[in-house]
Amino acid sequence: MTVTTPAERKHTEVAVGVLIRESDGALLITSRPEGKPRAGWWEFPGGKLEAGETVEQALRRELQEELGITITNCMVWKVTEHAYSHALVRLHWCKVTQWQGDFEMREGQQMAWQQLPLQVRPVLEGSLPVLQWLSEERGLPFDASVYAVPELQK
Ligand SMILES: Nc1nc2c([nH]c(=O)n2[C@H]2C[C@H](O)[C@@H](COP(=O)(O)OP(=O)(O)OP(=O)(O)O)O2)c(=O)[nH]1
Repeated sequence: MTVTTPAERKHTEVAVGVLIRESDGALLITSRPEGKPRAGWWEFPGGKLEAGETVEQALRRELQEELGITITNCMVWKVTEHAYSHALVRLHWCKVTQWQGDFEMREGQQMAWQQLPLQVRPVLEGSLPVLQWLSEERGLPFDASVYAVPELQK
């Protein structure tokens, strides 16, 4: 029998976009479409890297596929990891301040421009460190407990 320890699980590389609206600094948050793990939960838009793609290329493709926009400015910002029961993910966070096109929710998801702390719930646990950094950058307090998820929803 082969036993796989957590250290041996392969990471899934994910490119994630923190879209920041110029006029008021609001953040774009989207809900996860039906059919994905944690459908209906809120996240920053993005998705998995395909073979041979850079983070920027993957994010550009994902945001075109999911939201119908073309990003024109993207800065790789932080890298985090999170272990879910369905996957061990490595999240490559990019700040995006410029894009072209109108938003179209092409996967039936919802979108919301939000200030911190976010008002939408539940939020993916893997995104909480980024909410903390964004809060710190803005001189706002961060309280992870406001995002705590009831046991039934995990
Ligand atoms: N997009 C996104 N993914 C996140 C965030 N936080 C977080 O932990 N994740 C995790 C959840 C998933 O395990 C993984 C993203 O995978 P996904 O299934 O959404 O990617 P995808 O759109 O390429 O999906 P698919 O090809 O399998 O349909 O990253 C976040 O803020 N945004």
